[in-house]
Amino acid sequence: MKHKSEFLNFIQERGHPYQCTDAEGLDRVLSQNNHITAYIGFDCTAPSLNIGSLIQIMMLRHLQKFGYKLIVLLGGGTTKIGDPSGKDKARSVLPMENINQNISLEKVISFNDGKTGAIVENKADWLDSIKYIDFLRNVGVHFSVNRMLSLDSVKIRLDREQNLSFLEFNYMLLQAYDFVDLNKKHGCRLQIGGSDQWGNIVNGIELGKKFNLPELFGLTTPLLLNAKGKKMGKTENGAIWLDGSMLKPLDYTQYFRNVHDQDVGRFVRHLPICQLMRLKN
Ligand SMILES: N[C@@H](Cc1ccc(O)cc1)C(=O)O
Repeated sequence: MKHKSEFLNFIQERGHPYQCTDAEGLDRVLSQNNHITAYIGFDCTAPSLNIGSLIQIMMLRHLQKFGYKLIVLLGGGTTKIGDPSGKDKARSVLPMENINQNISLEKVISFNDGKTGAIVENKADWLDSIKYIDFLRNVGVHFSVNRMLSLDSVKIRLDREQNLSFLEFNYMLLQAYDFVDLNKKHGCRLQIGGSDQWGNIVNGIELGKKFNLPELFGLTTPLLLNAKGKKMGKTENGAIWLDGSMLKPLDYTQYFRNVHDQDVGRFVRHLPICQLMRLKN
């Protein structure tokens, strides 16, 4: 389908979009309104992002090149909870010292080209000062546990009879509230994320409706799997980090040189060669 918005046509040619909450509506907004602000959130679970986040980062970069505004949210608060999405087993709670160190993640995603700098938000502040009862009354009241139980992030654990702590169960409310908050503060209308973020993003959009915000949109990118169906970026030697101090540049390029022939076409389409270079190094 040909869109009115050049941005959507551009990312579609590269096969970037996986799901969109309302493609027609987003097309309309993007083609009419050049000031749309989009955001992507990263949890600070490690000192660097890995190539699993590369398509989303590239989407942001494309948005920026098309003149839209970006917010990169470092989920200082959400990291303290831990996103169960796509995780089939409970993870241990990350110590605060690690989270604080990881927040310097900023160094990996610097989009400042002097003209359209991204806003980098660290949301630890609002989540830290949140009052439990107020939050339950204002936000929790809009969430149906029945529906929450049907979402993939929860179902995957229940189906496998794996523990899902009440801490993790709350995660989706916090990410949903982030979207609402970013709309109120910065007029943000679009959230981008990996395909495993669909439930969290849709929750934010639904919450926006309860707060009578203008329509919010979500756009997810596909998870890059190799021909064997394994997640890209996981090797026997560990993750493929984007930060050059965590993985030598040579090892990074070798990883791409060594991908299986069957994967090359898809990877080149998703990750044009010039983009394979690290964003900042
Ligand atoms: N849940 C996202 C990170 C995120 C955090 C806060 C947000 O508001 C949005 C996204 C992830 O794990 O990838």
